Amino acid sequence: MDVLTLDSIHKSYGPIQALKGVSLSVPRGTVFGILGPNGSGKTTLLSIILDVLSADKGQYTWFDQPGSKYQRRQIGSLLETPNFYHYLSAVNNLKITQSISGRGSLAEIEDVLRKVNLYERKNSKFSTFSLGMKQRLAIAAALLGNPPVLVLDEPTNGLDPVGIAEIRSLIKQLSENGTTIILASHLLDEVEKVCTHVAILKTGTLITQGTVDEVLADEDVLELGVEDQVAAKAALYGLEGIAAIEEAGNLLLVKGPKGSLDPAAINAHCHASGIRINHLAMRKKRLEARFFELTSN
Ligand SMILES: Nc1ncnc2c1ncn2[C@@H]1O[C@H](COP(=O)(O)OP(=O)(O)OP(=O)(O)O)[C@@H](O)[C@H]1O
Repeated sequence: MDVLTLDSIHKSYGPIQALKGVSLSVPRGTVFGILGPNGSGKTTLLSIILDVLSADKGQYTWFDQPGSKYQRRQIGSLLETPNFYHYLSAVNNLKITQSISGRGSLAEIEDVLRKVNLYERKNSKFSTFSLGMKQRLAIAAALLGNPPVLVLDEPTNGLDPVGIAEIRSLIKQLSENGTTIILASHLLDEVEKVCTHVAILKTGTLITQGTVDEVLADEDVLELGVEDQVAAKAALYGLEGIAAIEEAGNLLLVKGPKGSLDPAAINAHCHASGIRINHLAMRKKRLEARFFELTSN
């Protein structure tokens, strides 16, 4: 079941078309990354699904129901860091957030602090927190009311590697406990580590979506180390599934459409042709490389 579907969402700011008919669906239980260069429409998209902005055209549904205030209350969100009071403790800040938003209950505050691993510091002043802890407190605020879905815009913005790793493990932990997480991010490496699914936007248009593996793997690339590259190329050209063989230093990169290369068959073919192999590995394309391929002109 999908928790969110968008059907041809359009949004313009005067002459600027920020979203040009975006359709996508977010399956339940996924960590869904929305990627795109600056200005591609990520924040606009999140603002629309959170009912902060309205679309010019198109529809979206949460849990198969048209977006409404009731649906919206089931979504935890972090579009920008909330204004916490520096001189108040974590607990007292969340009490204020809870009373303003009406989400969740006072009794839940200790639970959400446990979820974000701030329980031990619940009575410390906000001003004593690291940036990573401040961001985790913001996520705790979004978790009030135990929402089944969490929407986060650039949750690791401005954090150092330790803070980024803290947010990464928190997202994984929330996901393991059943929360669907939708996040926009610039950090491709992070998205690759934490997301199960991605959608890539470019100037308001969705160019691809799917599981991280589907988006990454549009072709198979097999690294092959051999003593005699010329003989290996001659032996392998024409073998079923192989579209190209490129030299890359000591290695040959054997390429073919997704799912076409069988390392065991290539190994056996080389062996039968008297070619000695010293390295054989399927290469996984990095999300970053794929992203640049898809978003450059
Ligand atoms: N309030 C606004 N008024 C006019 N144009 C806007 C407004 N908000 C966004 N835009 C424009 O709409 C387009 C999409 O912006 P948006 O902020 O959604 O992209 P983004 O992918 O979130 O970018 P970034 O990664 O830089 O935050 C951009 O061209 C931006 O300049």
